[in-house]
Amino acid sequence: MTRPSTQALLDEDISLEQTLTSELRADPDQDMSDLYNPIRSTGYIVVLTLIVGALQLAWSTEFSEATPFLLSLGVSKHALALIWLAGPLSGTFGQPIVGLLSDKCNLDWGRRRPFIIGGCVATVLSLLYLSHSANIVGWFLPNRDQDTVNRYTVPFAAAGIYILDFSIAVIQASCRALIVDVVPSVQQQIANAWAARMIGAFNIVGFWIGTWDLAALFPWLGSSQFKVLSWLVATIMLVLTAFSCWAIKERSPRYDLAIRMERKKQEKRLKDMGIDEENATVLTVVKSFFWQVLRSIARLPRQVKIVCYAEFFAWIGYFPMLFYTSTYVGELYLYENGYNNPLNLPADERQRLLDEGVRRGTAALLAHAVVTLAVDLLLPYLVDRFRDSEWINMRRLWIYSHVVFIVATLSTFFIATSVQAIVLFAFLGIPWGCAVWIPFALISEEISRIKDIKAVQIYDQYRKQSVPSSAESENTLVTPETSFYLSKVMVAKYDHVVYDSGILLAIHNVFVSAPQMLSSLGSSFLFKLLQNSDKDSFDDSLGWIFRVGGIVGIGALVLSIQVKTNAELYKEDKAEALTMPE
Ligand SMILES: OC[C@H]1O[C@H](O[C@H]2O[C@H](CO)[C@@H](O)[C@H](O)[C@H]2O)[C@H](O)[C@@H](O)[C@@H]1O
Repeated sequence: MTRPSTQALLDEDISLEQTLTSELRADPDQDMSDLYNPIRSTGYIVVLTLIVGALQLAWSTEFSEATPFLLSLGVSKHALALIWLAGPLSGTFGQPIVGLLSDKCNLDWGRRRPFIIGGCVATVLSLLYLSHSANIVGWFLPNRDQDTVNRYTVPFAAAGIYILDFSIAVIQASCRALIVDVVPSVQQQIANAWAARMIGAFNIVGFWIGTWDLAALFPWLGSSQFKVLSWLVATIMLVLTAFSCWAIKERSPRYDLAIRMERKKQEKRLKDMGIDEENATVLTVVKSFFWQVLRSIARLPRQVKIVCYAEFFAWIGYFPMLFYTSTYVGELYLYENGYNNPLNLPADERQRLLDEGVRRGTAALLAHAVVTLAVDLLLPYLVDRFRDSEWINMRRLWIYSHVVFIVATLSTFFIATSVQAIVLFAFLGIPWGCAVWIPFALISEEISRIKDIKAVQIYDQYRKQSVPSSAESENTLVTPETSFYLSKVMVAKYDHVVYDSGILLAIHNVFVSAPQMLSSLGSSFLFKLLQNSDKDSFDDSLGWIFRVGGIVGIGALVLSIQVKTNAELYKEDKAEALTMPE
């Protein structure tokens, strides 16, 4: 059997689109205003991104409390590394499933909010379960000593971390997609900047609450810091998420013309492959899932593809920055204070040095978080202020951020004291502030830009097939600036790409999470290779892990140079439309 040519497939898609437009036009419920989002107020964007902030509280509680809790149960450091794979695994596998399911969700109150609410309830329950897991196991093992209860608790607590991370993935995948769905293209940059600000601000709030003696302040909420913190975070998360979901309304996916069009095309393609989703078996569901993820990866818009590839390289280096900073600073403190022979030190002096090492590690994380927030407050403002500047735009800032990251991580060659290391990690707040804002903004802007182009094309077909009413003649979608998007070459170009926000943002998260697994494996290898035979003497393995991350970051730098601004993408499309014959 000969395969149809790409051009034949595109022609078929275009004619399918025309048929669908007339079918959907016949639907009296269809409203053309559903094709685009109105400009949103700052208050609206703040309320919308509160979900991202509330979620960060769950992350920061897990980061700060889970490791000491697991160690207190007697989990080995090796097992701990396996448990911590839950984060990257949930990001790599959980988010694409949620992305696809929410893209297909057909509930009248929206595609994303059902998942956000479900994910929030699951996150809250798993956080409470995790922090109380020893008590829960204890109920089933009465009259056993604490050591035995702790031993039995380990697998339940490990499962708790996995359930928590997969629940977090449900909210993370849906709240980013919600931003793309309800905010217009021109505000994607600022909306994602607010999401980054929320991450920074709620991280600091999480740190700050974590420094209080919570068990003494709220004894009725639990006997340990972790238990009380979980109750507080659970309450704040539920209140903020419920408020956002109540205040932010989504369009019903049943009346969104662009969504309906994309779904019908998808259904047809699946049927052509022999996959009938209506009479699905487990096997067809799995087959259809992989087919849809692979198809989406193959049809990523070029700009999104470049950002994803750059993220892959960048996150190899970000992973140690997020996970090993406090250990690195703490170790430097210990060894600059003669900790090489701890057994020669009096016990109380040993403990004092260890405690001060932990405090310096925390100070580094705090300095990093404060700089991150400052960067996310200042840079989006500068980008907006110098809107026409060639040197201050998101694309340029992302390039600079990779340069800062590479230089900073390589400077570990010269870092000898914990104070120098704290200053270094404060500096690393600059690239991290960009990392939680710019790639998301670039991808969201691109999805939104493509949706706008599709709106112009769909509207034009709709208009050709109907007598214009007064409401439609007021429509400003097809203008002299956008009319070239109606050329055959542009229709074919944008017919070929996927622009569903759920799956695209989830694929981006795969390029964020998968390299973390590689980085974690690479780090264990370097630890083994560089570790001294005398385990108490100082080794520079962490320094080398940061430097390798910096060198791999050169890949991210090279790729980020290929990212285009919106103006460049527009010019490129226009030139392509004008030079290609119809
Ligand atoms: O993008 C900001 C977020 O980055 C991290 O999350 C990513 O890594 C996680 C595993 O470490 C993974 O589970 C998640 O899916 C990824 O997005 C960070 O852990 C978050 O705190 C931060 O908000």
